[in-house]
Amino acid sequence: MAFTLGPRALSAGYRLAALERTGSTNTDAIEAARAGERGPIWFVTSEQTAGRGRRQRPWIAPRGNLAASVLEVMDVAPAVAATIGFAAGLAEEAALEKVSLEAALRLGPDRPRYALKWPNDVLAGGKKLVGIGLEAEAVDDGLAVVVGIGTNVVAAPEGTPTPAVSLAALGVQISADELFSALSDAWVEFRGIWDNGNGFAEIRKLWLARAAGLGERVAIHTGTTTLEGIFDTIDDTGCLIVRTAEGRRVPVAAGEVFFGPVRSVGAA
Ligand SMILES: O=C(O)CCCC[C@@H]1SC[C@@H]2NC(=O)N[C@@H]21
Repeated sequence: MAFTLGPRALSAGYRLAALERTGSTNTDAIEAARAGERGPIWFVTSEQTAGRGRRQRPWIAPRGNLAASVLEVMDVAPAVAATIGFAAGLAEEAALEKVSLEAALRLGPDRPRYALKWPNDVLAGGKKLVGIGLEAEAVDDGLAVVVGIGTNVVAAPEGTPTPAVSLAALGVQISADELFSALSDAWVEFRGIWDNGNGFAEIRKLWLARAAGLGERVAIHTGTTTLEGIFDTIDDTGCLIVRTAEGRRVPVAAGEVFFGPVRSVGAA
């Protein structure tokens, strides 16, 4: 894969490991951390053969899609590290807006519109365009945090719980390389605002302004139960707050969100 960016093209001391093909960039990043790598460093490929999604699902990404994982060893608690995913969603959305400018002018009212779905997806027209998977592991001198971002650049998988879409299908004809260039710049900005969790209040505000389904009906499948209600907000730890029919405000730390009419748990 021709990732043309060299280390000098990345901002703020970030390095780049550009891989022709790999199993999982998240695995590459975690293994590097175990071997002493401290980051910040990107592991990037446009052909990932054993990608890992959330909830033990595979992440299917044919050649041409972007798989990018950024590793950094930090001095933060795991619960704080978990909120970095919101900064990642914002960075990806900003990168998508940048690379979609030409298509937006060409397509006018039919241009792609992006939104952030709790906890870490980016949607286009209600369909999943980007998945973000966080991993963390304690190392000698801190917590190795890996933010893995998968974008459907040329193709989207079929038969997923949330229907998926690709940039190509939306009329945005760009390469994984071009998207990574925009993403790595935007990451520096939003990672900076997040500031090891100190800036999560600002990230939360920015995220809520772009959130899909805010104030609307949601069903959240947690694996064993389904919680229904109105998507009220996210709290200062990143939990989704659901307002139930009885007026309770229930914080949800993990689960899969479905908008609109309730679906059966089996369909998740
Ligand atoms: O929505 C999800 O389930 C999260 C998907 C995360 C996929 C990305 S692609 C880059 C990185 N490498 C992986 O193996 N997973 C993440």
